[in-house]
Amino acid sequence: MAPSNHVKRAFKAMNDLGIADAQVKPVLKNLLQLYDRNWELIAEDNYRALADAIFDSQDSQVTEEVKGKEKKANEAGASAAEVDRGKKKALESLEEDEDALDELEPPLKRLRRRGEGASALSLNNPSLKEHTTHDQETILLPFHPLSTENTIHGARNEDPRTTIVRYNEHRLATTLEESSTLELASSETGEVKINLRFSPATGGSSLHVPTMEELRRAMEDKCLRSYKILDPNFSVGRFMGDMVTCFLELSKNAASPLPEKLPFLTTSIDVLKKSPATMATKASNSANQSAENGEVGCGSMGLVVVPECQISADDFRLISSISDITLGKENVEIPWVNEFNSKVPPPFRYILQSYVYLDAAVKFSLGNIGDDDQRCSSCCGDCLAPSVACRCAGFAYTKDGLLQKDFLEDCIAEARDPQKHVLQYCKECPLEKAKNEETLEPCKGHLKRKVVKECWINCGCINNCGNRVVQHGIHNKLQVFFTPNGTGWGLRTLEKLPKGAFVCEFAGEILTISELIKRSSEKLTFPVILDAHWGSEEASGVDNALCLDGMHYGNISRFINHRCSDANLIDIPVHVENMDFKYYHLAFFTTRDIEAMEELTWDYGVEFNDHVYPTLPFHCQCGSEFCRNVKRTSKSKKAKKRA
Ligand SMILES: C[S@@+](CC[C@H](N)C(=O)[O-])C[C@H]1O[C@@H](n2cnc3c(N)ncnc32)[C@H](O)[C@@H]1O
Repeated sequence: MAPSNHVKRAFKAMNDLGIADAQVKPVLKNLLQLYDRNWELIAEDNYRALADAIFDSQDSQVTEEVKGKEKKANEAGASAAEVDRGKKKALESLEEDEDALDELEPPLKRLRRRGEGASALSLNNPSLKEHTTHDQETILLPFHPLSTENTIHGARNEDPRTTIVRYNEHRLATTLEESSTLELASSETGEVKINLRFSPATGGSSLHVPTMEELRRAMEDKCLRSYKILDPNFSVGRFMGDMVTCFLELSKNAASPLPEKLPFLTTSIDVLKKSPATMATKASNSANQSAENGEVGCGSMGLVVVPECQISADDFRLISSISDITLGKENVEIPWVNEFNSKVPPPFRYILQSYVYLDAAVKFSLGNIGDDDQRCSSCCGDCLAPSVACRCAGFAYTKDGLLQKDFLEDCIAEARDPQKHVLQYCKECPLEKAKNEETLEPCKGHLKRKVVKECWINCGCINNCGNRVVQHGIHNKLQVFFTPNGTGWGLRTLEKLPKGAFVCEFAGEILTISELIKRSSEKLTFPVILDAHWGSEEASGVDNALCLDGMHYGNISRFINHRCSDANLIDIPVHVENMDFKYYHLAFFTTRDIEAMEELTWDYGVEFNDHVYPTLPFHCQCGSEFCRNVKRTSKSKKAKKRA
């Protein structure tokens, strides 16, 4: 029987790690039984379970051989000294075996498990010897199942001068008599370990012993720079060599926990925890909180202001180790899968609400949303109940939480048919200014859009009033997946969605278009414009267009790909206010019924033939019969022919 595609893919993934088919086959058989033929589980994280099982079986083979050799020595009635010699021989022979295995081994012997640190690596690394400052070598310890990385336990070897410590806190080893052995990595059950012996006095001064955490961070930063840690060809030998170098560097400088040479890549989870972005989540109920912390200010509109986000090694590590891309922040988990290659999603900071980038002059509102932020006197109970004539809930939703058909159709027609566009013009258009040309072109006009106005905190209705949809967040089963059509990551639904359903909103960083252009000078991008009513008097003085950028701070919408004209999602401005936030949200609703597993797409409104626009469009692969990029290509081909 020909192998199934599942089997082929599993073999291919292991081959990519340098594992031969013969090694894969028996382990895969067992795993299939163990996992009850659940391929989804087996394929998770690029077949991580399979890779681990293969490495485990290799480890246990080696251990069995050692045991066998020890047993033989005992059976021969050898004296205690002989047994010792036998043990030594067995160890030597184990080292030989492992050396031989090393040659066969894939570069990364054990892939990282979700959420585990370096101690989950199973290593035997000759290059470590080259980097140690003393004659100590990697030692094998008797079996001892270890608890967490943070536990400190006593001496286990026979050298009275040496203490084996799993470091959590700074520890100073100051005398020649007292050297320390730091456990760097261990197999899962602790029978094979790599320890780093550290004798500070040999270094000529009292060196500081870095903590495991410092070492891990320094290593991850180094790996991110040098090897791109997520690459399956990552070399463990070099990794351990660098680890030793990092250790020594850190030990020379007690004051500085991280090498100063890495200004952009040295943020860590700790920093992230303290970062304005994280604080901003907490600050959503108290707009001034982050200002009080002295790190960031808050916009006049209650939006949280953040500095530019620097993606760190921790962000890379985090994204590859999590299954829920929202980090538990949404009502529902949103997993990611890649059925085509070993890429993981790009790292970013997941946010629920848009943030404002530093001092982007946020001064916008929708022209056709009334400025009536006073209490809606007619709201009570459920505003969609026939007896309630709530003026907020005039037209938008049905009782099932879907957009009213007529309203949706109008929005779709408005977006797709230029004849239906209602435009407003401004005197000095910020979009034209952003082009930075010698002469300022007149405003091309801004679309006056239909909006939804949801009930808000000042309304007298109940929290689950039918006119509150977007503010309750995502509730459908969605998935981020690697697309087969060359558009990178995309978002799909795992369940059927009816026409008019709310999917998610576009959350990102609100920044000026000048800033966006500065950030994206080399990258293909497109601006999601927050079009205020620039034509009106209220907007005078607004000299920089605002856009939304989901690249660094963003939500699930950053994965929605573009489709020309007949996309199955449409973005509609939704006015959702509360005491802290007074701005409009761009919310995505379905334009038709959508089947489970269909990719969700949105027409970015990007003009592929707009060469004057300061950002670079991508080459569109949407496949739509209305694709504007295709038209341009065929047009230009025809034009070329004619020429
Ligand atoms: C908002 S992101 C969408 C997620 C993105 N695919 C990813 O992998 O992270 C927009 C980027 O996706 C790519 N993209 C989106 N739609 C596309 C399309 N129809 N054709 C080609 N590339 C597309 C472009 O690189 C674009 O700049």
